[in-house]
Amino acid sequence: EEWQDRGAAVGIRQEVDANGRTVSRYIKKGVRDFSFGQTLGEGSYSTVCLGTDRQTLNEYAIKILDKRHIIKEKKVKYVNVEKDALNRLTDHPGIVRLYYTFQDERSLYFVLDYCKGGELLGVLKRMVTFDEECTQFYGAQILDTIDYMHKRGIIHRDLKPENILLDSQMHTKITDFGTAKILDTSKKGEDGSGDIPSLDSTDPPEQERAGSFVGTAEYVSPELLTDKNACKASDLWAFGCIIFQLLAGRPPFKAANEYLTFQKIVALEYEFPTGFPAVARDLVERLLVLDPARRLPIEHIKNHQFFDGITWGRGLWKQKAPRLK
Ligand SMILES: Nc1ncnc2c1ncn2[C@@H]1O[C@H](COP(=O)(O)OP(=O)(O)OP(=O)(O)O)[C@@H](O)[C@H]1O
Ligand SMILES: O=C(O)[C@@H]1CCC(=O)N(CCc2ccc(Cl)cc2)[C@H]1c1ccccc1Cl
Repeated sequence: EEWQDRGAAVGIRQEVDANGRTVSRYIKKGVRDFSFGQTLGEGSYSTVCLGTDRQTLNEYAIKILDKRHIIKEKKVKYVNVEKDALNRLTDHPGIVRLYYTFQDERSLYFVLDYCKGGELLGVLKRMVTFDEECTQFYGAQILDTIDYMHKRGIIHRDLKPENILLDSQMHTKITDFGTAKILDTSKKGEDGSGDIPSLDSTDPPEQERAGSFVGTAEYVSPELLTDKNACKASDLWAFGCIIFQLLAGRPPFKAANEYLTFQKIVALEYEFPTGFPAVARDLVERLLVLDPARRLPIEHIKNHQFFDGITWGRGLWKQKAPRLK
């Protein structure tokens, strides 16, 4: 009864157990359990503040969404997708962890890992370009995380340096799952791939629009522009763009406006700067392939010469991040 006095909603932490069953951990957390600090940033529908748990003094990033604004902008579906996707991705160091959600009359709250290092984009802008060692390390962490996401039936659909945050150890944490596609793992594709996103009949009409969601122009895959469907390989196209951008200091497809950028993508019109390392070039050329079925699959990417020397798995996350130079 006491927690009702605090007006705190029950914070539900959902985890998917080994059998894929969602188990709910009821933890009574509410607004009053945190002291709110500086604003870390603003999104189109959200404000992210630093929050300190009053009991444990743990620091979190708390994403606050205004209900009226979400409803007005018809983004309720995205809020649920972000929560559901994060609740399925609770067991990997490369994903921003969702600890609690709660609400009050005006807002929804997502209590997330606080990523002190900010966005990978910010670090890249300050460095202009990454050297091969740093690109290999960050590329490996991002790929390891994409592998985990895909195995849990989640396609991110908007991977880009802004959505790759860095923690206090300068390790990556991927965020922004509101536009993700959650595959219905019960309806496996005939080859068991199960990577045909399903719009089940109960989806509200806006799901159609959400289904036709297009990511950020520079990283959008050609299949999303031509036949509107994203698949797991769409995230690997974006991964190819990110590897290119870390080494070149610019994304491969960038034009004066979105339409011209899309034209370059579907025409596969991009150039490597002089001096772009040959091994990295070979990897990028096997990822920036128009036909998603012909893009290098994750296991082959891991074995590519560019990642020679990388120890895949949990060891990758215990290593010290290379000094950025
Ligand atoms: N877990 C986090 N730790 C630290 N900073 C964060 C965290 N999550 C978000 N931020 C910062 O807060 C800002 C807003 O993030 P948020 O995810 O709410 O919106 P966005 O996705 O950046 O914007 P939009 O919704 O328009 O795409 C971003 O600039 C981001 O760098
Ligand atoms: O799914 C859940 O975890 C609960 C279930 C109970 C509940 O009322 N909500 C909020 C539903 C909701 C979503 C969007 C808006 Cl704009 C308003 C309410 C959900 C919720 C609570 C806090 C934070 C996010 C969400 Cl989706």
